[in-house]
Amino acid sequence: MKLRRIFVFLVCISFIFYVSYKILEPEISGQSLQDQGQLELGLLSLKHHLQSKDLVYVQNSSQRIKKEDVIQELIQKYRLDLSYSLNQSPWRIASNWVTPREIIPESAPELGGILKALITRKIISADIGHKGTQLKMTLVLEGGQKVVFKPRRFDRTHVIEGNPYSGEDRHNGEIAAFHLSRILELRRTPIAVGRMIDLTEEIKQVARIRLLETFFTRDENTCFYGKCLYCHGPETGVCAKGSVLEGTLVLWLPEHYTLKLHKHPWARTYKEGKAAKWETDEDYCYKVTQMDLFREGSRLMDIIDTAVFDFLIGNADRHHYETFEKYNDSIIIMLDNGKSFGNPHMDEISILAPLYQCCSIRQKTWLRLLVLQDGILSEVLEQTLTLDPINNMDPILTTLHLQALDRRLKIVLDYVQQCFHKYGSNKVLIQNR
Ligand SMILES: Nc1ncnc2c1ncn2[C@@H]1O[C@H](COP(=O)(O)OP(=O)(O)OP(=O)(O)O)[C@@H](O)[C@H]1O
Ligand SMILES: [Mn+2]
Repeated sequence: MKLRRIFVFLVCISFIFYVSYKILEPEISGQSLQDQGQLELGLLSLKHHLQSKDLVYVQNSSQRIKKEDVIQELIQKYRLDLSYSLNQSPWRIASNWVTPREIIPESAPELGGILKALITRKIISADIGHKGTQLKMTLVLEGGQKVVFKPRRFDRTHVIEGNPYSGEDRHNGEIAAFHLSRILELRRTPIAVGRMIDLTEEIKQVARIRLLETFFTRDENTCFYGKCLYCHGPETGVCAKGSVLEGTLVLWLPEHYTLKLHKHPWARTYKEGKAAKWETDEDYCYKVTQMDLFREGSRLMDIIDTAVFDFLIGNADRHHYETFEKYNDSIIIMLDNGKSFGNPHMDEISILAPLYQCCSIRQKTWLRLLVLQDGILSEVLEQTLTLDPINNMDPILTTLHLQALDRRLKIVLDYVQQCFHKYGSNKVLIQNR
């Protein structure tokens, strides 16, 4: 009888402790986040990640981690080995990599070999681009792999003025976006790499008539204007230097993964003077969360990840998004990043609306951003890009664009911090979606 009373007493005490902890938890965790210093927390989370099976981390968690070590560790992780030899078809490896939640796996040493194949394999057919407003070609490489070719339209230093979705595609942006998505550990962007193509030798020989018809010559340079919504003739065409044109190849996703198109809940109206609902409604995010697609599951968190990604690259043009049709838990495929890195002087804050209106972010994404702050992101991305074949002719991102990335990353973290102040970090950081 006495034992039973002690037992009941202990249960009551534990319950009281548990309830008080739950009530105080937002304050406790909010406090510690600020106190620890964000950079250190980020670096620690990286160390934790890198040594997740290693108890050393737990014992040494108070020791300072050097920024330079983190940079080196990350550069090592994302380095590409173009001479990596593959023991099966590069196209099969890449196709087998795709799952409903990622396009390439976390550890992908074969990526270098796949990029090498993209750069060197013979082009066996060339056609006008698939759908869309922008000039591009669809190519098939030896071994039957379909790829998109997005041509170079601007010098790297060209600044796109006007509204945040202006201008033709930036092919270099596709490459930078692909590697950024790796470094952010999102891996939702199709594989992309730069390639110099001789239009006369490699394209005209194998082009379908409807593409060939759009070729012309200007100042002794070979040019073409293709077919697309904004392709109107030679005035909208693109010219090679002589016959060699720089561009980006984007690997086509496996055909059995059919894509489904969705309207983006934070789409712009694209009409001067006409605001979208999300621009005027304070409760917009709440309304989105009441919709079946966003109430539970990964979709809303994927929208927020994508908003962070798009803000970093300066892409304000994600009016629609695509998912893998057969999978309810599909990622939002970060497809079509051509409208990026247009203006390094401008930070288009409205791209972050899903983040600051919902005041939520995946904890995993946030930890990753912490690791990359304080100049680490630009340094790791710059180093990773040096392995792309078109980088040595002209760096894929200018210093101004690299600086813009670090500046924007800080802005994202500031918004998250403001949300912590309002709601407490445990409400803002989402772990299981
Ligand atoms: N790598 C790929 N794998 C599979 N499908 C793709 C790939 N790239 C593009 N597509 C398909 O082709 C469509 C058009 O491509 P993309 O969006 O790059 O062209 P765009 O001219 O920039 O289009 P928009 O003008 O709508 O922005 C995409 O919506 C997608 O359905
Ligand atoms: Mn586009």
